[in-house]
Parts: sequence; structure tokens; C-alpha cells
Amino acid sequence: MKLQLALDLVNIPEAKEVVNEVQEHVDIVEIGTPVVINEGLRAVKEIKEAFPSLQVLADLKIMDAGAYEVMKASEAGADIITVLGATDDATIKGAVEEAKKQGTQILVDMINVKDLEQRAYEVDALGVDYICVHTGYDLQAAGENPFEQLQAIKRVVKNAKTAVAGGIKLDTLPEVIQSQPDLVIVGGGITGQEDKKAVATQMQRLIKQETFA
Ligand SMILES: O=C(CO)[C@H](O)[C@H](O)COP(=O)(O)O
Repeated sequence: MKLQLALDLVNIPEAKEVVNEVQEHVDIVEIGTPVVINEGLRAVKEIKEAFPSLQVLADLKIMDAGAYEVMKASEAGADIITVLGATDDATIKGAVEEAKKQGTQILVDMINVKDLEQRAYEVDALGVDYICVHTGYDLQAAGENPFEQLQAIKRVVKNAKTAVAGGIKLDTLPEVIQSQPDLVIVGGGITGQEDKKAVATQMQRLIKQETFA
């Protein structure tokens, strides 16, 4: 089980500062969609150059032109690129083929997918690397979380790794871990804390305990 730090509400210098603080305690750094909108793929490039030992995920949430956008993100240094599960199979297939050429990976974000188990089953057959359940900020504000959705995709996904994102905090991490995702994605649960390093350290400890139990 791996831990991904999601950076959404920062510029590039602030992103570097946060990663610098927690780098020993996370496996993957996500350049969030708002950061890509504000700073472009330069943010991916600069973080990868500054922290070459960490994997970098570009949260592009691709909906069309899968191959082209995966090519551009891969060239910028991304190791993993996100595509939306709500899009059509052709876009996901194009993304997967291009990622294979580039030596990168595809994470499919299932945000707002209605028939979750059916779509997860279909997406799993397209050769993607990760399938991620995700409660976005707007539904988190309405009190929703992705925990039951994680259990639902675990029932049908046989090939891809499973991931979970959306408002995970130190106190809810044990519940998430119980469902055994391969990847736990945490944004505000780390970046919104006074002592980010201490929280990331505790999260890593919980994840490692479970991984090696
Ligand atoms: O992709 C995202 C928002 O669309 C976030 O990166 C993801 O939800 C994780 O952040 P948080 O833990 O703060 O919810």
C-alpha cells in the first residue's frame, strides 16, 4: 500500500516547500488539477526535477484526446496520469497505449460515475494501472466520503490496483486501510495541518503496519 500526497491549492514554490517537508513519508506526489490549471505542466516538470526519487502524478482528469495529453504529461516528467472513468473507452484505450509507449501509468478517476461497479469492471478490462474511487471537494462539503465505493470496486476489479481519494484524514485512515486499497491519496489531511511532517509520518506508519502485517 502506497501513500500519495495531493497538492491542489499551492503554487510551484509552495509545492516544493511541502514536498521537501514530507518527502520521506510519501511515495507519490500529485500535482493537482488546480495546480496544472494555474501553472501548467511546468509544475510537473519542476517537481520531478527537484524530487527525482518520488513518483509524480499529473492529475489532468483527461476526458478527451487521451493519447495526446498523456504524451504531453509524460514528456513533462509525470510517472502517472489521470483519466476520467466517465469518458468513453476510446479515450481510455488511447491513454493506455500512449502510456505504455512512454513507460508511464494511467490512473482512472471514477469521480461521479453512477454505475460504479459496472464501469469499474469495464475499465479494468482496458488495461489501466489504477482505478480510483474519489469523492470530490463539492460532495465532501455535502458530507460524502468514498469508503463504501472502495469496497464496491474491490469486489469487481481483478487486474488494476485500487486507489481511494477524497477527504481522508489521520482519524479516518484506519477505516480506509481496512479495505486494503493499493494507494491512499491524501490532500488536505496533510497539507491543511500545522505539522505536515508529523501527520505524514503517522500516516506512513499506519500504512506500513498494514502492508507488512
Ligand atoms: O483530486 C482532488 C480534487 O479533485 C484531490 O487531490 C483529492 O480529492 C485529494 O485531496 P483531499 O484529500 O483534500 O480530498
